[in-house]
Amino acid sequence: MTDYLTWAILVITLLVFFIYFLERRRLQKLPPGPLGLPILGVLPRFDFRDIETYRRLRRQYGDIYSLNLGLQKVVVVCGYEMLREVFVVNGDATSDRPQNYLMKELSENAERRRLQKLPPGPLGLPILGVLPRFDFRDIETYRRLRRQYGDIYSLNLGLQKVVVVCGYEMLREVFVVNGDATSDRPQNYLMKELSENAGVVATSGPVWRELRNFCLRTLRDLGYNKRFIDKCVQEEIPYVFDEIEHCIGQPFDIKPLIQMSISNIVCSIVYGKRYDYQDPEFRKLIANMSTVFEKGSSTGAINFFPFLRFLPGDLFGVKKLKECYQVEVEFNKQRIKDHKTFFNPRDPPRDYIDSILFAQTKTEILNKTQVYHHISEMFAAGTDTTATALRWALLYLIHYPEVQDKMASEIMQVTDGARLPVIADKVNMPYSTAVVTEVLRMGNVAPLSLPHVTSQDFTVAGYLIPKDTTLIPCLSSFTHDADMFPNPHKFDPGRYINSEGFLRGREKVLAFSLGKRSCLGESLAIMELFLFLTSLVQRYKFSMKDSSNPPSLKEIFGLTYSPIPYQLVASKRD
Ligand code: HEM
Repeated sequence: MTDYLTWAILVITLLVFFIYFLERRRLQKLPPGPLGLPILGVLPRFDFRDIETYRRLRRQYGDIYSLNLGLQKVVVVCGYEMLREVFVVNGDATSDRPQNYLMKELSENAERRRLQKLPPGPLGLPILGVLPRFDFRDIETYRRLRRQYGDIYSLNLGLQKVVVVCGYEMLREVFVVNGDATSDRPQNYLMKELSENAGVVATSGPVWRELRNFCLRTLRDLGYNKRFIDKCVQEEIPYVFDEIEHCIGQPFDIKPLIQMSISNIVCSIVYGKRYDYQDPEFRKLIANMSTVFEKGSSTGAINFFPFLRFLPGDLFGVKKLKECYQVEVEFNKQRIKDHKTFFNPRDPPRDYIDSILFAQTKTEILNKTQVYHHISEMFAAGTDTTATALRWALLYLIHYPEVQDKMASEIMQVTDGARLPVIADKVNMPYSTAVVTEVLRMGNVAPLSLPHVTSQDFTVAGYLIPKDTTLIPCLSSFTHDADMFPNPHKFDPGRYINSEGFLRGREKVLAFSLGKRSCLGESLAIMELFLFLTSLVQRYKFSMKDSSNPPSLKEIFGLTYSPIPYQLVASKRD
């Protein structure tokens, strides 16, 4: 209880400072206006029901002036020219109606009635909500709350309404059936700080739709299909073998090698080239990106209480994350500059950046900020997620050597050991395909996907979920659902294989989320995982450094769910 009290006092103090700072900043940039008291503003100074007040203030401050009224920004616009400038010329930005209290109370969607209809959930403290009660970086918390409150439950986190969605049926109902209302992205603090709310991941509405369509269309038009990925991986894998050859028989951490080799596939697509594993700039880039994924969090306290950033030091690691992400953005700025030197719009695009440069001549959406962040997100999302899944794969394979042996014999049977596997082999390698699926299920790289936000009210299971509610798709509730996957904590690729040795056709594990916002790199990631894993297992047998002290299967839960660094031993297959 004392803990809660200390927290509450701390937060209230910070809140007051926060409001004060906000107030100062806002007054510096807004049109001039009369000064007011903290919180109450100018309300006690003037009679705002007398029109003469507005005339007097206009005479004093001009055609546009600010009023500090409570916690709201209010700007009064007077005179024909200024009214026209604000409401006609800038009509796109100025035509929304504020949700003021009286309007809200009178409307059918009164907040009180809404809240009565939200899904159930645990009780929390004022302001802090349930944050001090649970560890939201532990996936078990979400599972426990699901057992207690069902497939859809509310969390009161700071001043935000948050609803967690679990189980296949409910996930489908919310994100597919009601996809029109549930496909926006919340403007959470961390995302804003890192990506300035630009790029496919962070945007919503028409900008997001256009960016996402551009991305999908461009990947298709550039021909990034099965044959391209086969070729790319076949070119990359000899470099990976070279590195492993130096470590045969000795324990080593394969993480950097996996990250760089997977990254090179994205680099070939985006920059039109691969990077040398010894390239210091490339190594720095990968290391910084890895920090962002391990230390970042979409459900961390800083997202719900952004004013905590005013605490001294870097308690929530935001400065560090920004520094790391900035390394990536700067790298991409340079790549775009390099491309511009040789870009010729009459030539066919050499890679993704060329396609962007070409598209920039046709659409305003691809402005500088969007482009830097979009390229950066493609690089990051396309590298870290897939590399993390591959690290889980090798970790499970050294824990389950019988699975590895079965996979190896299937690969030998199909390729004769004479050539590297290709995507077309998938149909003849049901067991290896099942291993990839089981890795995606057990590794569960994005157990809470990314948060969504409702763009309008909608009803589900008898609850009314209001506009601006943050939604957390709890994918792990499906990947570890005992009804769907008996003995869900066991790594068992055999669960997808029928008695004739074929895939059952029920291999969807929702690792890439679902609905309009689902991962746009899904098929690329699955192809990469299949090719890298089968090529590695074809050539090497992987084992533990010390079987009496096996590496942990526990995770680091940041932006992704990744294995704790481990060492393995590679030996050549005969
Ligand atoms: C094993 C690998 C991967 C996993 C598990 C994964 C998972 C996910 C998940 C769960 C989301 C969030 C979907 C949602 O908002 O509900 C997502 C979004 C996204 N992913 Fe992936 N991903 C992987 C690989 C990739 C690759 C290779 C790329 C790029 C080439 C990529 C690009 C993206 C992008 C751009 C989004 C944002 C989509 C949007 O907001 O519309 N991902 N991914």
